[in-house]
Amino acid sequence: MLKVGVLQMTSGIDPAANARAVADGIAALAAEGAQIVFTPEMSGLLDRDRSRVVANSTVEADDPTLAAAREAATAAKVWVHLGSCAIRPTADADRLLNRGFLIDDRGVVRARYDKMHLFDVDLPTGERYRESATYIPGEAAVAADTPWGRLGLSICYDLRFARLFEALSGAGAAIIAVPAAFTRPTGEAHWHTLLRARAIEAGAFVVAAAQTGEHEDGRATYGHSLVIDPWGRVLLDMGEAAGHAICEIDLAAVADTRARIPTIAHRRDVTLRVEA
Ligand SMILES: O=C(O)CNC(=O)[C@H](CS)NC(=O)CCC(=O)C(=O)O
Repeated sequence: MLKVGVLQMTSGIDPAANARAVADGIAALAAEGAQIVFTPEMSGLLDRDRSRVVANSTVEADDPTLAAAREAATAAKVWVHLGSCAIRPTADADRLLNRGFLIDDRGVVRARYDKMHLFDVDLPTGERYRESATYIPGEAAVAADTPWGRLGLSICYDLRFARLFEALSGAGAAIIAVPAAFTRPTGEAHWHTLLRARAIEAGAFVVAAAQTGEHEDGRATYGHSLVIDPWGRVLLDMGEAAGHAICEIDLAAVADTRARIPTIAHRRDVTLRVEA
């Protein structure tokens, strides 16, 4: 059994305030028995103002939220998946990386993942996003080992790309993290369905820590941080309020589900013939 802690945040435009919220959330969850804590996409800085987000971002070594998360992990002896932060690849870079971090209970960064699929979309509501104007996409999927099993990493809009999740489950990921800042309209339409499908297809637990509510930058996000088991059951749904919650998961369900319905072993390479 593993006690998973989930932090649901309403991150704002002030990096120092977000770093404090991350540290406080990790400490609170660890005090309640969490062994690993998951935080949302853009825990450290949620800001639609492109020049301000670039100005307020630093290289990894100077990022205040990463530093706060590493300190809190060390103090509370808990692992942390910091969903993502805006990171400058170099000091003078003008485009950023949307980067997530796996931190161990001694504060060491064990893995980093740069979001591969960037959110360049026009929603029916008129909302328009051009993430690639500010961010450089990552080039590779990442899975990393924890004391409880292999963890697959993804970020938000990646959720829509099943091939990334096939790569993670093919690599043996028992838990897949989907930190997010989903929009309200797409969250209402797609969030639960896509996350449950990914858990079922992967035969893995999915832990999706989400941004929620009305943010300082004027944006609204969907919330509903979820923990889903390999059978597709929703074990935790945090609704709309910011806060933290613990969910106990039994990792034996991964091997059990994969033995009963061995879709990963049954995978075939698909070649396509179009017949006219
Ligand atoms: O830019 C930031 O500050 C933080 N990043 C985000 O909010 C990102 C890119 S704009 N959001 C998503 O990927 C939402 C995806 C989504 O909602 C969907 O796939 O439907």
